Amino acid sequence: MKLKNPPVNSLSLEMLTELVINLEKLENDKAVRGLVLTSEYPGIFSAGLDLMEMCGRNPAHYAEYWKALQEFWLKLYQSSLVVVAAINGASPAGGCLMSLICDYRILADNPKYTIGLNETLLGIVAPFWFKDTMVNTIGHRASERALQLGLLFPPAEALQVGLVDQVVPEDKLQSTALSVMAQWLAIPDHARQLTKTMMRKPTVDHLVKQRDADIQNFVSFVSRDSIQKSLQMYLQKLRQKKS
Ligand SMILES: CC/C=C\C/C=C\CCC/C=C/CC(=O)SCCNC(=O)CCNC(=O)[C@H](O)C(C)(C)COP(=O)(O)OP(=O)(O)OC[C@H]1O[C@@H](n2cnc3c(N)ncnc32)[C@H](O)[C@@H]1OP(=O)(O)O
Repeated sequence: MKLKNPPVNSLSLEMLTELVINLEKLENDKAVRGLVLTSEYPGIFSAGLDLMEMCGRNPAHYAEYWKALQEFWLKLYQSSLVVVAAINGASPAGGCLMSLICDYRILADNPKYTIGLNETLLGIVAPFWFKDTMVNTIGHRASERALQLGLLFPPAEALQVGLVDQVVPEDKLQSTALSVMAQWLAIPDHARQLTKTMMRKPTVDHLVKQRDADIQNFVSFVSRDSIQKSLQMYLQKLRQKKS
């Protein structure tokens, strides 16, 4: 599956909705057992949540957007398919989250392709289920440091901390993803799927129990004037980068 939402594959409401629909289609297709997730645009895997969905909108929109993000996370994190992320570009914040909920991560070796949950750099806080997903991958201490500092890891460091499973030359990314997929598909589906469910259930239950409260938290947090100002300033900085 190639992510295709120009210019930076931000996770807009529309993109999240389409991703969920496409995942459902693939899961319902008995001929499909695995999925390689990559970007149509080498250089950018995903810029994460769409900042335009979080700026200057009304509370009902924020709630709808957050619910769609939760839905996407729940769908992909619990997917019965083997999901391999072939990360062919920068992967900050929600882009990193999307990779973390796959089963295996391969990052192309390019110093510009950084990955991490950098929310604090924007003056915002990674929600508990982003944090849980990261802790499940790299452990508590490394997550605490990465989250507080909003670290974006270049490939060698991402590998060292365990944020990705493999770093390969850019021209070997797709072939490596396919051989990893073959290895995972050699395991009987039912045993692998039940194991995945068992490993991920506590984290899923944590969000499911708090879903409505989490939406309310997001809406009140993002509606604050101070947060709106931070986000606007961040967007402006991104735009000014060009000039
Ligand atoms: C108590 C707490 C309770 C609840 C918590 C509540 C709320 C917290 C929610 C927190 C969750 C946040 C997760 C996120 O994902 S936030 C988004 C974070 N993303 C980023 O920081 C990435 C920003 N982008 C970049 O760093 C670069 O764009 C990138 C490296 C991806 C690509 O660089 P490049 O130089 O190739 O492109 P740019 O010129 O920078 O960008 C091109 C245009 O795209 C626009 N852009 C970039 N990123 C985004 C985005 N995430 N959303 C929307 N638009 C984006 C950028 O502004 C440029 O636009 P134009 O200038 O062309 O108009």
